[in-house]
Amino acid sequence: MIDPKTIGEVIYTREDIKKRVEELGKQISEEYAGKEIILVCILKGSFAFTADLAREIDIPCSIEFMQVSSYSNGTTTSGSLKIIKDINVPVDGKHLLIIEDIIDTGITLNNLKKMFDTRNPASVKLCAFLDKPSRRQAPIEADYVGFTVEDNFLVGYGLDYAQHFRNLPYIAILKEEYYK
Ligand SMILES: O=P(O)(O)OC[C@H]1O[C@H](OP(=O)(O)OP(=O)(O)O)[C@H](O)[C@@H]1O
Ligand code: HPA
Ligand SMILES: [Mg+2]
Repeated sequence: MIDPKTIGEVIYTREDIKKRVEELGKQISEEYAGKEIILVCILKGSFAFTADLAREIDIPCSIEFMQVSSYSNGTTTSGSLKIIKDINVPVDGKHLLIIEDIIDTGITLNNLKKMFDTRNPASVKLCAFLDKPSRRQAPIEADYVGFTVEDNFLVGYGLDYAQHFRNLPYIAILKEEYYK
């Protein structure tokens, strides 16, 4: 059992998250008006954000799930992307919106974007609830971002530390003394 005292400051409350997800859903619905999109949920981290965002989007959409992993166990990226589960629909000619909980080094989204570009979609855009630009190693930016955050390891709202804390309804800083 991980000690709940590992959780530090809450940076976004349940209410902050709800308001921002509503805004993003409205913006996406307006910008894709008249089109149909495929939301690609990148598991596991984006399960909560995708579920909330999808319900704020009021244009026709389908939802596909893909599972990848770059962080094996803790707080540092392995640098390469492991595809654990691919989507199983053709995407040629489709508008794709890839949904992530966070862009940190950018390695995950950069690799995903390159991979989807080879499948001939009509378009590929990226939506990340959190963006940590100070840590970027790969040249990638999201088209839609919920919040830009400082360089702290965050947990909650899908984000984990060693698979824990994804269920927290808020986003908090993991105290450094527990993983450094
Ligand atoms: O920008 P990056 O440095 O690549 O980091 C971001 C990625 O890392 C986390 O996933 P992780 O690989 O830990 O798997 P998970 O979603 O199952 O937690 C997070 O959900 C993003 O997918
Ligand atoms: O800050 C983070 N928290 C959880 N998972 C992550 N994966 C990349 N950055 C993070
Ligand atoms: Mg992830």
